[in-house]
Amino acid sequence: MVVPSPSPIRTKKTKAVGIPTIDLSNYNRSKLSEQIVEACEEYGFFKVVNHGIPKEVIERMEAQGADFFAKPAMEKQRAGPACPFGYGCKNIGRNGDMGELEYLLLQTDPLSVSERSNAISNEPTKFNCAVNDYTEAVKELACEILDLVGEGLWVSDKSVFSRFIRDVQSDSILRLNHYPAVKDPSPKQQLHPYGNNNRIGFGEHSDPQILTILRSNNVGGLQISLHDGLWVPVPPDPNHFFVMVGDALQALTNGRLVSVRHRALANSVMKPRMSMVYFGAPPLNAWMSPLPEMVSPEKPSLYKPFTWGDYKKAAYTTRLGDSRLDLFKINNNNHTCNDQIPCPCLDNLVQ
Ligand SMILES: C=C1C[C@]23C[C@@]1(O)CC[C@H]2[C@@]12CC[C@H](O)[C@@](C)(C(=O)O1)[C@H]2[C@@H]3C(=O)O
Ligand SMILES: O=C(O)CCC(=O)C(=O)O
Ligand SMILES: [Fe+2]
Repeated sequence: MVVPSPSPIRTKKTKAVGIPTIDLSNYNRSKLSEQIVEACEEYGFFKVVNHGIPKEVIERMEAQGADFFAKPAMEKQRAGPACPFGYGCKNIGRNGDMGELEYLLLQTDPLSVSERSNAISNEPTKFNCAVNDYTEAVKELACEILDLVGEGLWVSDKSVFSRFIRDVQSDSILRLNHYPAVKDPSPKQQLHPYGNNNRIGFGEHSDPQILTILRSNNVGGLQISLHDGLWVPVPPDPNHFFVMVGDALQALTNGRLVSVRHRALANSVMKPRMSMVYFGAPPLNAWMSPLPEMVSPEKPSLYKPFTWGDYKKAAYTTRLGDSRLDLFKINNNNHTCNDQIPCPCLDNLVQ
């Protein structure tokens, strides 16, 4: 298989050529770690091929998601509202963001999954099993990638990143997004399914966690934003995974790796888009301060020390498109992690 080099997106003259692609079966580990770091530094985004996750594990998860979203609205509401976990429709978060989607948000620890399964599925054991197997597999993939990041950055403790999400107290979550197909497309929409008509499914944002592992069906919609503000459509690829650097990894690496701004359009006419997104997160009490190796007199710390709990609390009081990391920048007077806008749901989020 021909895999493009890790930096094929070219933006001069607005031409998208390709997405950085990492072949995990590459036996040259130091080359692999270099390529991953390069993609994370430049885009905070890449595609992974030869990831090793069995097709059957992906298909069972996808089938459970499809079964759930095919249910009548009343039944789906039994799994909601998503405050913060459960079923949500059109509302994203609690600060007024909306999108053309419905979704299921789940904590990934097996106890929470099993407690929720009855409200989600008529076959709770099957659902439970599918979610546990899928999250275990994508967690391992995320850890392997994070270990390669550690190697590529030459940090002394190569497992420093993966340890956060392997922790039993890890706050990782799984999100299933379902973007219904456009019912009565205008002629313009029919002409430009990926063009000017931007029906927003999931608005522009960066993911707050450490690392995101995203897989979708073969319906497009995901776009990433490049430094020059250009939106680059990511062609869907159900056999492979997309990886995104989250804000927490940007902070831990003192801004060397960048969290990617992205969004999902919901312009598909024929078929709904479904994405399954794992967000690898640390425990709430883990400090996200830049690693000592990432700080030097020439590169002083960009961020005030904060725990994942502080960051999460701040994230849930911001709008989807806000740049949350800015709140924690040194010399930024807007630092707000101890005086949040009161929200009745916050106590459920951060114990
Ligand atoms: C508007 C919001 C939704 C979100 C929490 C937030 O206040 C800001 C971050 C959003 C986000 C984006 C990535 C994930 O999909 C998510 C679950 C997360 O951790 O941060 C969502 C939050 C959400 O939908 O609750
Ligand atoms: O559905 C997608 O492709 C993007 C979803 C996303 O960005 C998210 O769930 O945070
Ligand atoms: Fe996202």
